[in-house]
Amino acid sequence: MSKQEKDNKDKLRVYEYAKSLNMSSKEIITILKRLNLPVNNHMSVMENDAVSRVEGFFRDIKQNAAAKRASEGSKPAPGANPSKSADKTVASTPAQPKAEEKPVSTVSSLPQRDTAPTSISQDRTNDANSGERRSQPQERQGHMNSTKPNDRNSSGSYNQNRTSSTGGSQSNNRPSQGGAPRSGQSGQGGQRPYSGSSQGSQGGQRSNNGQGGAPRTGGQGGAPRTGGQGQGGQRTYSGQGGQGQGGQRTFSGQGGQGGQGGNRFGGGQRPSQPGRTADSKPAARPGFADSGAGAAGSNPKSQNRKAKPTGKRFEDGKPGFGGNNRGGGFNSRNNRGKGKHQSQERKEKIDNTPKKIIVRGNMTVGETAKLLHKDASEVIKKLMFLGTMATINQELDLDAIQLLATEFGVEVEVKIVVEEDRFENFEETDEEENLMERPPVVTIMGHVDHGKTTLLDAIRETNVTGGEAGGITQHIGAYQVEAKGKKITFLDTPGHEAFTSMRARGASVTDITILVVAADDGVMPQTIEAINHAKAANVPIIVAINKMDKEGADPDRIKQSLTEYELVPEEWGGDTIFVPVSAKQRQGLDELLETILLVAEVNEYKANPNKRARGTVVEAELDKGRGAVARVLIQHGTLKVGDAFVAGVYFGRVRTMVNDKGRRLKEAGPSTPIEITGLTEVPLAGDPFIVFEDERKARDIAEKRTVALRQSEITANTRVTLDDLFQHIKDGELKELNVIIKADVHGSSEAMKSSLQKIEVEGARVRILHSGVGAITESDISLASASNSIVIGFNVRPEPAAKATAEQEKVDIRLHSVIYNAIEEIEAAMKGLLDPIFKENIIGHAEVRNIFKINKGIIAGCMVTDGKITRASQTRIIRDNVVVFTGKIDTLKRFKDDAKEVAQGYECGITIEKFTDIKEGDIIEAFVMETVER
Ligand SMILES: Nc1nc2c(ncn2[C@@H]2O[C@H](COP(=O)(O)OP(=O)(O)OP(=O)(O)O)[C@@H](O)[C@H]2O)c(=O)[nH]1
Repeated sequence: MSKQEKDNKDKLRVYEYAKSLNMSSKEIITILKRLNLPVNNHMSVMENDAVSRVEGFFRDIKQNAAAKRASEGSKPAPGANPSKSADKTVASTPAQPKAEEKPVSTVSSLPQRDTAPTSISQDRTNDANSGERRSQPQERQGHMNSTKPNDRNSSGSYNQNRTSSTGGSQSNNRPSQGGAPRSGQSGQGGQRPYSGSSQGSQGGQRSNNGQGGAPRTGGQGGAPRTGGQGQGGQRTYSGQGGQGQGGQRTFSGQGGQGGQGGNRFGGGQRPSQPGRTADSKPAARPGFADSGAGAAGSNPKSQNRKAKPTGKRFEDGKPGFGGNNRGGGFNSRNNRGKGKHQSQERKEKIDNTPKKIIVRGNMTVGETAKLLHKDASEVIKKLMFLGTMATINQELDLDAIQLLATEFGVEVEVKIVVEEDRFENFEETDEEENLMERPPVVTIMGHVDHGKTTLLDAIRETNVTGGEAGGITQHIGAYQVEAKGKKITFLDTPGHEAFTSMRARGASVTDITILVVAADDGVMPQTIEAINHAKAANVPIIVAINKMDKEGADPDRIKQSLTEYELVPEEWGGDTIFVPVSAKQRQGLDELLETILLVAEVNEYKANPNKRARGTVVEAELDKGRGAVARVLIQHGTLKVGDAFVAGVYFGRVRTMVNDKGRRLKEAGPSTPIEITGLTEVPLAGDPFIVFEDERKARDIAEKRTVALRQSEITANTRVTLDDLFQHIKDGELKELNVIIKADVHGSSEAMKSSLQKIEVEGARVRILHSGVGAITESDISLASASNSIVIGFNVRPEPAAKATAEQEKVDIRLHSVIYNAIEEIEAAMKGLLDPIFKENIIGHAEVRNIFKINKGIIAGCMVTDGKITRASQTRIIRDNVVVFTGKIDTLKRFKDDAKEVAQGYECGITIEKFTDIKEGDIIEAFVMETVER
């Protein structure tokens, strides 16, 4: 190699320098020219002076930008208060949290984010960046939009892009970027992904573009939507991944321009450049400012335009090189086809996309396009990218409309008349004269094994409704009996868990509680729980002292103990009725029923039977032959065959209706338990039930309820306030026991679920991954296997195939028929989950009396003064009451022999591992660490 060649090799060329900064040679050349430094082309040599001047140039720009920001920082953005508008958007746009959190139906292939800690950090960032901070990026962007390269070279823009590319975590990695812009950015991305407003869309836009901080990305977490650059996981159905757009939701088609900056500087992609600070790099990218950040600005017009998910916004005001493909970064450079695309877009000068649209329900593609001021073809194309092939007349649901609008950068306000679809929230008042007496609804509660089921069965079998004897008893979640010519309805799922989980779902169906207490056992923990639950629901309690036939039955003892819980017998001056019964021997049942009627009479349970039916789903299941079946307790009005109804979030038309005796009914009045078919899907126990005038209306309401439910779930899951932030952080460290529950009926699975969720073991919790009705299936097992869950079967068994798979996959299936036992077992398992608590136990002391130096170190000749010293114990060397060393015993000898332990009063020789500074008079303290059971 000649000297010249060698020299050449050692020289830094423009293209190398540019590459080291992840910039294009053209950019560096432009900067060099601006600095009046001689440069010809990308092969030109960059002298040290040139390098330092370029870096100085970057620095200046950054400082200017910072100074400008500082001076503008306190001012609100011209035109509007961005923070305010952002807040408003959040508040007024139901679409937003949804978009952040969940895929909508049209893109059901999208995975759902479920990384709670990520959401916390995002939300936290959002919180932190709310208000003033949010405005910062915009202000910066305002001058970034300037055509002056200097202005465009705002470091703010760089920070934004970078930050957005990797989310909050990058902030930490790259402190040189400066906290404010970054956090501003992540706030932007995170906060307003789908808000659809011009600014919001920007955030959303960018976040879509794979810039990890955005909510859709789900943070850095594991969800495929996530992943900083998100090359792979993103919604690559767009097919644009191939263009190197990286994380974009490239179905938008704009990926090439929109925010690829994120990619370019995406976390970790760029090797760190010693001596070339991160600060300098961004500034060196004039066009970059135009890319991601340029979208906002304070000019509402430009905002609007830029809010569009097309790339054209990035061309606004872009001169020269800066303008053409900055956003694309490397990717866009690779993506040569873009020029054409951009030039087409450049032609589209007028953009009358509305900022916001109001949606009142489902719309066709054509209607939606009109509302969005778009061609239907454009909308269809967009839908295609979203994974939905649609025609102009196809109806879009609210989710789809919202997603679509977001894609166009349009905010959506959903206006639905809520009164009707929240029917459980409004009480229908009836004129007194329309009210008629109705049977009381009774729930039986009590401690395990006190005889609840036996009592329910005994009452059912001995008191059949007049005229219905001979019918086949059906298990429909509740049944009716007749006493003294009056009906009483009993709910079939005993226990306060079911009672309370129904209540938790807003259903209060019980009028009277029977508290069963075994005369031979007395008041037990669940007796007390049941009392509390009934009291909390303000439901009168009748005490049935059961097992009176048993020897040792002591009703007075029970009465006595219940006084502690304010259940004082009438004969003792209280107002609680105690009825001694024997469920097994069917004694005292009539008295019990009479008492129920008495309490019912006092409380005057009434309803208007002459109106549309309302009630509560007590149980529901999917029947192989009959489809979805719901057991409903009618509480108001009368249900007739053929009635259209909504149950929970589903609708239907009553096809068949049977009562608890298996008799077909044409209509059912208040307090009647019935089983109906004709539902579209299986509702949940506790779901409200109401009749509507026709099926169309019922469907409409059901759909609205689905939307509302989803939104409320999302809100409940994602809203993080400062108050609960700590809790969330703690949750992130929780150890979880994943559980899948399968039960015979909804009531049981709900009861099991709520009981399990109540288990309190410090530092751990139960996470119910799935609960359902029916046999344990293979899919349950595969879910369990994938999520490392245990499966609890309550009164159900695994299907043969499931059993085999479980054995193969080593999935733990626990079968139970007593809820209490299941809970106890889980609780124990959870305790085992926790890290053991260690406690130090000092086992003895030895005093060092002599020191013997040997080749290997020092032997301490000791006398064990108390306890013992064991070979396995750990030690502390204590000198003048100060611990000078903590370590392990290396050797322990009695005379010349190794000893396992040496007891008090004996001499021994001890060497300590890695410690030779032992001295006469030192005390060797021996201790062991023991695990403590929780
Ligand atoms: N001697 C006697 N035994 C009874 C009586 N009532 C119930 N038993 C027995 O008590 C046991 C438990 O009865 P269950 O009806 O299953 O009790 P439970 O409260 O429903 O129990 P869980 O469903 O486990 O909560 C059974 O063996 C019954 O036969 C009674 O009046 N007298």
